[in-house]
Amino acid sequence: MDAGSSHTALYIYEWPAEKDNNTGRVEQTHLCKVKGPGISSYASAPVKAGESLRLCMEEAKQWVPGKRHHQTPLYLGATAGMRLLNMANSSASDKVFQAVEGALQKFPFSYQGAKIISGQDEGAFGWITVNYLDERLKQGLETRGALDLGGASTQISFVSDNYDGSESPSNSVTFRLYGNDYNLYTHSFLCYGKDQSLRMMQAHQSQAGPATVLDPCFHPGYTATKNYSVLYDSPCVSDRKPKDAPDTFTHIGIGDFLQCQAAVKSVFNFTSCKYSRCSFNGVLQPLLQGPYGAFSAYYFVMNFLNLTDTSVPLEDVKEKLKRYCATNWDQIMQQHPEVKLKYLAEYCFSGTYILTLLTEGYNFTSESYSDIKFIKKIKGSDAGWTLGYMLNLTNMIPAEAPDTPLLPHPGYVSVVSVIAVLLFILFIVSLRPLWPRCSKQPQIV
Ligand SMILES: O=c1[nH]cnc2c1ncn2[C@@H]1O[C@H](COP(=O)(O)OP(=O)(O)O)[C@@H](O)[C@H]1O
Ligand SMILES: [Ca+2]
Repeated sequence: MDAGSSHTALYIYEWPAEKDNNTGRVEQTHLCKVKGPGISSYASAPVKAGESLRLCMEEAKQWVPGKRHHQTPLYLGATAGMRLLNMANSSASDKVFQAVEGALQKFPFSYQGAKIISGQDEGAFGWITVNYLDERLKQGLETRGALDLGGASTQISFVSDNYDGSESPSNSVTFRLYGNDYNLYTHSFLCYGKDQSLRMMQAHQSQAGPATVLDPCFHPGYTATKNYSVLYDSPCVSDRKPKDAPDTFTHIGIGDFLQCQAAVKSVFNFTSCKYSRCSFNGVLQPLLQGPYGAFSAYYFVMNFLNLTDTSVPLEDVKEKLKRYCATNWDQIMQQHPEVKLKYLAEYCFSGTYILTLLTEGYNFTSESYSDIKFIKKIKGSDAGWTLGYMLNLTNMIPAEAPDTPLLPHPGYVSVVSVIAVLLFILFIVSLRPLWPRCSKQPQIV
């Protein structure tokens, strides 16, 4: 289970158990989205966090064959929402885990625990998932970098030649998989998921605590009354809370892409870098290299905006987004009556955030932008950290390359059968001296 900051999802994976680990491919057979918000939102009513998972767990009982329930390991990993709750209020986060644990243990699966996974693991396992599903690991091919955008944190992971990891060991993960060594660069930016970065931007815009906030990242005609205490209720912004602010402010959209870009840029710090090169906030980042897969909110947002085609020049992408942001809010709502208003109101911001993060933050250029592929699934399985996490915990990826059989399985069976038949014939022939002699001997006259 992926307990994200905005929601929890249960993934069911299946693989042929009888076959050797190395030949059976793992596939996602089912996804259940838990109703309601992420578990970190239940800090003041932890029992409800456990209850919220029940329906999906019942569904899992239907999907996994009854005789396999007890053998099926169940893991829950929580990401940045719980990292933030744990920072703000560790006893509340413990209570949420107790409730989740209590709920999950009531089911007949082999419960293996619920925990917060580190940002490094989140990045590294996302990278493993993408490259496992592409079959790049087994074949020792060039790997694909992984870009994951969540609500509360975002991850970048890739292999870069000339990167040895010694400059910043916390950004380095090494693996030996199928006989190949990988030295992976990975970083997770806490607070730089799209929901928390929106808060940081709005906190920046409203530092003096005004009664109205004019927001270039929201459509013209958009107005809403928002609460200062809700906006600042997160460790990502809590230290910036204005002292004499009123309780609420009126949030007014003006839909100006260029100003929005400038406002988004204000959440990144480019001033200092003690390494050979940095992305932002003084974090090491080696030279970008190879193709990338961008998933999770990268995909949701760019897919909604019809901007997943990265062969379109970056300047044209920005031009399209500029027009979208300038579109009146009424018109946007009319065009997309089926989309949740919260998502709909934020796509202009989210698209701008994604382009700014990729180009200003990670240093993708007009050329290297086309190395990015926005993806949701690979061969039927969702791109995300869960598959890699599960493969690791169940030791599904061997460190060494499997002994390659000289013949594929059917060929092997045929050869063994032919040899068996020949041996049998040889055996019969060897018994010939014992065969009964013919009674009628030719007469010698
Ligand atoms: O259909 C969608 N449209 C836009 N955004 C979406 C959609 N579905 C999920 N998201 C967003 O994707 C992000 C998923 O983040 P997640 O809950 O995994 O947080 P985390 O990885 O930071 O813990 C959230 O910002 C959520 O709002
Ligand atoms: Ca996530």
